[in-house]
Amino acid sequence: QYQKVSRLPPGPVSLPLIGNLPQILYYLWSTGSVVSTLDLFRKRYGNIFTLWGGPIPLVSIADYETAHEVFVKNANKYADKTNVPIFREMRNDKGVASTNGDHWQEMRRFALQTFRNMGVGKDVMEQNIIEELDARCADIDKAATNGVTTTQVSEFFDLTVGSIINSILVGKRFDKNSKGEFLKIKNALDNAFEFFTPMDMMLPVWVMKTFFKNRYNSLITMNDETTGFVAKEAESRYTKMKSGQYYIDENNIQDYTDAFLLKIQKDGEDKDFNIESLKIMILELWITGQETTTTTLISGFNQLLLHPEVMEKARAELMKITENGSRDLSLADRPKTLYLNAMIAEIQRHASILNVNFWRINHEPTYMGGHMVDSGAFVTAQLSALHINETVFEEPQKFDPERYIRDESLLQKVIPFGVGKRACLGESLARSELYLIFGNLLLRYNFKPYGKLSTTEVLPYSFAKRPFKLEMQFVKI
Ligand code: HEM
Repeated sequence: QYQKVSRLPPGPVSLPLIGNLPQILYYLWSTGSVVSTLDLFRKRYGNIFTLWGGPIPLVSIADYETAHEVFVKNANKYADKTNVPIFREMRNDKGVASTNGDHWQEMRRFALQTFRNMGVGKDVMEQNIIEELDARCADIDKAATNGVTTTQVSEFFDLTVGSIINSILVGKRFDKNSKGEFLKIKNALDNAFEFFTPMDMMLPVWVMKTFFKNRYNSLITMNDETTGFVAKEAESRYTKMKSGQYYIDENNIQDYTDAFLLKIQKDGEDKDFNIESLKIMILELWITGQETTTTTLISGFNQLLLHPEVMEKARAELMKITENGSRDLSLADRPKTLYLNAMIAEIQRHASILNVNFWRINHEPTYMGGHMVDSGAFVTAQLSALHINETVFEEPQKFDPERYIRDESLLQKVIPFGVGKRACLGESLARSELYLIFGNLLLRYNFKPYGKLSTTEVLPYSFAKRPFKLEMQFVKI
């Protein structure tokens, strides 16, 4: 054991059976958050360090070069995620986010291909995003008094992002008739996530069922209710298809559900393509696509309100490029908007949605950062710690988009979507949304704070950051 430990990247002394649990709990308590605990271990033991989660070594990587060496150069060895018992139970080993092997590969390939066919990252999707934004802005303008509307932005962005992903998945946006039900489900989801911690991801299901029954029940209820809501349309089309009332024309695929059902219509159901997989895929794409993007937008506007000079500078650039706002900002403008690109990178670096990234399991011994890590170790790039590594980002707590103008190479070291085979499946969609929403909102409105702004981390002990409440004034330009 001693030899095994001494070969691994350094870390605090671990105890038999419980590993580093006492130190982890102590530092969580004394530093006040998951991210500052990871940062403390990185400063003490280096950019790659080991913490023992009981008998399993957990290797965390907190710099871009090593993350690249491990997850891109050795990509095949790190394609598998470790088993998260509660996800496995809820998703019945289906879907893309927590599965491995053939099923994961089939689901991921199919989703990426369908997104590409639907024009994600291209003009078609750009038009959909702008149309959704137009509809939301019309609501804002309708509610304005003397050109000013005060609103809770979590609802504004939830509806914008929720409608975009829902249109892609089941061809429906949330209008005034359906928005009530959407916001209710969204609220339940927010509440369930709020108490979900990295610890819940490690506990065996029987332990949760026995000792944390309420937590377990809440998570299962949230999962079932959300699936029922988001997959309702898919289930109805499937039932009609089975009874011959619904036929999918392969030359007219409107959404992900039709693409999936077409595969079933042509080849029949198999272990990968069946109604259960479809429902779970819709749920997973809905949750992953909704929460992350909304949180980034809210966190971004919070930063812009704290730093109005950044907002002004970005707007000046956008006005110039769009001839004083006479047209919408388009994805084709990206190479020209150096400041906006830098602003979004800095927003994403600060937002760092996952406090703790998902663990991968290595099936073969690998050298990383000069250390030999045996097979069976859990390894991940801790994006939250990597983004505040002061050896890469000087004064990391500072919100400073100019850092990317001074040193362009820093842009590639901001990796909010992860790297390697399990990197974010929705990266292209999310990048388009962030660019078009930040850019076009800055062209249409000036923004002012209303009430308190957040300067500290929200939900510091959860595994991911969450959308938080932010009241803001939209002032028509
Ligand atoms: C700003 C928005 C987003 C951020 C910051 C983000 C970030 C991430 C991160 C960090 C991961 C894990 C990477 C890793 O394991 O190393 C991930 C995985 C994933 N994301 Fe995103 N994401 C965003 C938007 C989206 C969208 C819009 C979708 C889908 C429509 C999506 C779908 C997924 C899926 C399905 C996975 C799991 C992929 C797999 O395991 O193969 N994400 N995302």
